[in-house]
Amino acid sequence: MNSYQYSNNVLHFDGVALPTLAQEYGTPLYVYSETALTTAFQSYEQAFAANQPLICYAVKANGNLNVLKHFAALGAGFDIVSGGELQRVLAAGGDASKVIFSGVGKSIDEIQLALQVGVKCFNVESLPELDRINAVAAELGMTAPISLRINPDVDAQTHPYISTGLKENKFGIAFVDAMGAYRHAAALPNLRIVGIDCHIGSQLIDLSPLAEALERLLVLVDQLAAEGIVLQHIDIGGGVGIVYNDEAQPDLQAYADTVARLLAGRPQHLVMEPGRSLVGNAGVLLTQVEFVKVGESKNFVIVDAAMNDLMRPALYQAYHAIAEVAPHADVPAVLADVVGPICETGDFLAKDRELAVVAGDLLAVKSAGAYAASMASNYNTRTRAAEVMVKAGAHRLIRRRETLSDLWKDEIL
Ligand SMILES: Cc1ncc(COP(=O)(O)O)c(C=O)c1O
Ligand SMILES: N[C@@H](CCCC[NH3+])C(=O)O
Repeated sequence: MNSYQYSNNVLHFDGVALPTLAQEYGTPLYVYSETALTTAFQSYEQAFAANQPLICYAVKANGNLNVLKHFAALGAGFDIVSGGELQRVLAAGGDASKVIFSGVGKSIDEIQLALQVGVKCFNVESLPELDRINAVAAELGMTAPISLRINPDVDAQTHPYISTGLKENKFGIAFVDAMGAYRHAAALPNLRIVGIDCHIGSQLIDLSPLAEALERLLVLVDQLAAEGIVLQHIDIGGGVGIVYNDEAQPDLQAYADTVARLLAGRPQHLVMEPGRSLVGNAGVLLTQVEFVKVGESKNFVIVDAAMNDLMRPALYQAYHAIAEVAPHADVPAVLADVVGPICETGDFLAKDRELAVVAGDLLAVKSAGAYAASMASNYNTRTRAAEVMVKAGAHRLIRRRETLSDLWKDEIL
């Protein structure tokens, strides 16, 4: 779905003129399209219709309560990685029984909370974690539903910082140790084995490593069945990559067909944990040009958004497309880096872009629905930007801009 449209030379997002939002709420500003959220969720439902999966939206991609509430209303479950994310899901009206709890370092408090509210399962990433969950469950007089996250040692061919399924990554239980770990779990009285899980990385464009990882999981599923451990679900991990620039659009239907073929005839229910592809291209970061600075060897478009609002370029050298909101016919284009006001050389949103802008112009940094607001910080004592939801020409504020007093209210003078 293309949510962008120029009308009267002004960029509209899901039918809303972006300058209207800048005027009403200020910049920087995250803007999300509810229509695009719905479309992305439904494209998973449609592609995987044969398997009727539980789609557990990965909260880390964008945890705004309104985004969570919207996905909950569409029938989503949630993939969480902290007690905080669990509380968010509950605050948004999400159903705990559709929550899976991932992450390598679950604390005792987090496990207690998850058990008390009745999550669907813990995706366990190590033997000591199995022991901890068993002990916490025993103390509460409960049985914890668990699934083991297997590290299949498959190269996801993505940025090394967002690859998770290689031997050298901290995630999951090594494939060779998996059967031993399941036997260990089966012997613990306060655990109930319900599933298997893997997640090999994020922003995958070539989907063949996902199929390879699933094939490896199925070997284990069969070995477990032979030992009398029959799993209820198979969790295939995160979603497909999105188009930021000139990547080929990953073929979701082809991936779904492969999954359906591999799972055919098996009794297990399909679970998945997509994040980025449900929200990434449903969001933009709207920012205003402060100055155009002509440097000795480089030009800089200095904007009011910075790496604290969108960390991906600084952290992964990630590319985000940038559009002029109201293009000028009479301003010459310059080749420039788009940078923020933060005191770091790494504070850039884009490198070497052709832009025809003057101070006061608005720019829309695209693909900012995922891992943007959720990774924001207060570095340089910058307040977190507001968030707005748009839908078919209407808009509503879903998070106020943080105030300075919010920033130091917990500091003790
Ligand atoms: C365990 C787990 N599940 C789900 C996701 C979401 O992945 P994506 O945003 O690529 O769909 C991640 C992030 O990589 C993850 O680590
Ligand atoms: N934050 C990353 C994705 C992290 C995936 C979590 N395991 C990004 O922006 O691409």
